[in-house]
Amino acid sequence: MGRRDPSGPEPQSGPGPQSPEPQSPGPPSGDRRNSLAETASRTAVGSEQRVMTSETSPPRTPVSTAKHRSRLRALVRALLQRVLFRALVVSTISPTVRIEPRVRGLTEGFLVIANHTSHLDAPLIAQSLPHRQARFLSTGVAYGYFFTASHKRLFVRSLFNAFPVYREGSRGSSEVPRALLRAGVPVLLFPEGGRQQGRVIADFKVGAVKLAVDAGVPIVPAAVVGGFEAMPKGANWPVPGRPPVRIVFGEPVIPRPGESLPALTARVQCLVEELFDSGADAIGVPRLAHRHEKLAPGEEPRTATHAPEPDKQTTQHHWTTAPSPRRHRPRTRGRLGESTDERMRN
Ligand SMILES: CCCCCCCCCCCCCCCC(=O)OC[C@@H](O)COP(=O)(O)O
Repeated sequence: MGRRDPSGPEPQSGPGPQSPEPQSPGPPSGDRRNSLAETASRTAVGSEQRVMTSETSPPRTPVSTAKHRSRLRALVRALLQRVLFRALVVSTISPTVRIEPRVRGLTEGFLVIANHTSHLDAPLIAQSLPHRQARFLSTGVAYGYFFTASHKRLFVRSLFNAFPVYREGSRGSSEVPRALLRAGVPVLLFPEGGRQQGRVIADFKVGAVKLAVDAGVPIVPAAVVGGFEAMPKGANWPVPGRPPVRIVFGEPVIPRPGESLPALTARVQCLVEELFDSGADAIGVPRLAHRHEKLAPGEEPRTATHAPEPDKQTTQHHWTTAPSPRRHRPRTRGRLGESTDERMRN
């Protein structure tokens, strides 16, 4: 797929987020690419390998992750994304966050996979992750939508460390995220291929999961709940009333022995759906209209109707202290001040 090895030598604008870029083919170290991931990768022959499918053919330029790993850019991005843009976000919506503890322990590359209903999703996910995990987070963004106009391209690159995704299926789509993950850079992808309109989650494409498996990095399932109600496709601004939006990060996932890409993709989708419904319960909005039952033979069926309620080891926080309108703030578990809550720490 690659024109050259994406992990090969390239200009260094800074030492990567966790470790230097490897100078030889393959992942940074053998122990980071776990054998289960290799097994899952090998079982994926013939399966769909696209992340989002292209508006146009990608420009054929050499893969470089240097800008994505730049510490200077990360500093500027943190100011833009977590200070300025966050102020805008919390003035228009009421976000709350739940993060499973092991997410905070991630020190190498990982892949966040989330549902997608709104342009709020990417900024909310980036702003909700702890700074350590969000610092170099790089988001896959639709080329035809955000990369063809220079001002949009500058915007998504500056705020989201974005790389283009070609949704019509291009051989070039996977090269950058694969190189990023192998360099230890966290990546955010929306494997549905576009925003959904309603309380639904479309079938995840396996390409995103394949990237994580190939790179030997964990997958962090995530759900953004309330995004559709707050700012659906077609809207350029959130609806009035600071509607609630909840961002939920689940425990990191790695492939099981012998697990195929479709099976792992289905498992991740089920996890995202469970997170969605648990988040919906938490903020008092409807659950998904329907859920997928795509577990492959031999996979463990779900035993719960939704993800477990937050416990004392789960980190929660509200972004703001300012009260928002009552009509959009039903009383929920885990409010600020309870043992499971805390303010956002950076
Ligand atoms: C508080 C007010 C915030 C106002 C606007 C925020 C705009 C942030 C834009 C960030 C966009 C990042 C998108 C990442 C994923 C992506 O590129 O998904 C594709 C869709 O999106 C567009 O395709 P479609 O849903 O098919 O129309």
